[in-house]
Amino acid sequence: MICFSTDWSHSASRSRFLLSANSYSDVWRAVLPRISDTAVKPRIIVENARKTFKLRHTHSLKETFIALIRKKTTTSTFDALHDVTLSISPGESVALLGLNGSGKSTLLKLISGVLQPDGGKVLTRGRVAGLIEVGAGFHPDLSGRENVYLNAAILGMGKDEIDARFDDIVEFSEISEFIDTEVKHYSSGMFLRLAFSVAIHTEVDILLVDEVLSVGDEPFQRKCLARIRELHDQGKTLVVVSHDLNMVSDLCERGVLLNKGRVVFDGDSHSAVELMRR
Ligand SMILES: Nc1ncnc2c1ncn2[C@@H]1O[C@H](COP(=O)(O)OP(=O)(O)OP(=O)(O)O)[C@@H](O)[C@H]1O
Repeated sequence: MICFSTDWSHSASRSRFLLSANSYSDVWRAVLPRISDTAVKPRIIVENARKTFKLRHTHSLKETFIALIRKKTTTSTFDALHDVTLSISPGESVALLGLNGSGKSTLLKLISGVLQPDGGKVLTRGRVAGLIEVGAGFHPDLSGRENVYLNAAILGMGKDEIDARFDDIVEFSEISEFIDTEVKHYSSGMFLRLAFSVAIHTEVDILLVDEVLSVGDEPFQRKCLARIRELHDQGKTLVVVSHDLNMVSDLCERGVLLNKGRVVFDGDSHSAVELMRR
């Protein structure tokens, strides 16, 4: 999934940015919550964020009907994130760590604007590109070429800019042979290659990366990591979710450890990884 936002944007409003470009940011500046211009401005603010999912306990209309007649509950709620608060400054690289189901991807989706919080707030400042779900954001019936234009436009690039960078995008992805094939025939690794390549050829301020890199083969993963490091050296803000603890403690300076939807540690990544391994 690739997503995009400009200036301070509220998670609740950000989905509208998916199809908006820079020109709208002045309008939004007037209506979105802002931090004082004189303060050091974080790139990401998560304040008491809560995410609740509804769990269904029936599989069909018939089962739901029977459960209702028997006065049994058909749904329950589950808090995937409770009261999560953190602030990420420009240029920081942060690993979100935790066991399966601890809420890492949910938090990343709140930051990207794919999900909205049910309580608290999530704010981001600058352009956000998220590599969150392999293949999401791609239209299956369009070719790789058409999807490059579609995704790059969503990320805020104009046609001339995409034209100028198209060859570099395709070259980095190493799938030039298949660029005119409909992406429904792509493997997950091919999706990753194209999505990653588009994201890193766009001017972004915040890069969000979920486990997606793991579907790439090893040489491509190495190439992606080298590029992510370069982006970090250029001052971009990174938030990475991965179970590869050696990789994240090497790539990220800060580690945020989640346990059952709560932040239980926020500090240097090596200490976070040590705690994780205990
Ligand atoms: N759309 C959804 N509907 C219901 N429950 C969900 C939904 N998305 C996530 N959850 C639940 O929220 C919890 C946190 O999920 P999340 O994917 O954020 O965990 P994670 O830390 O990224 O896990 P993993 O390491 O396994 O990828 C899990 O229990 C998951 O089942």
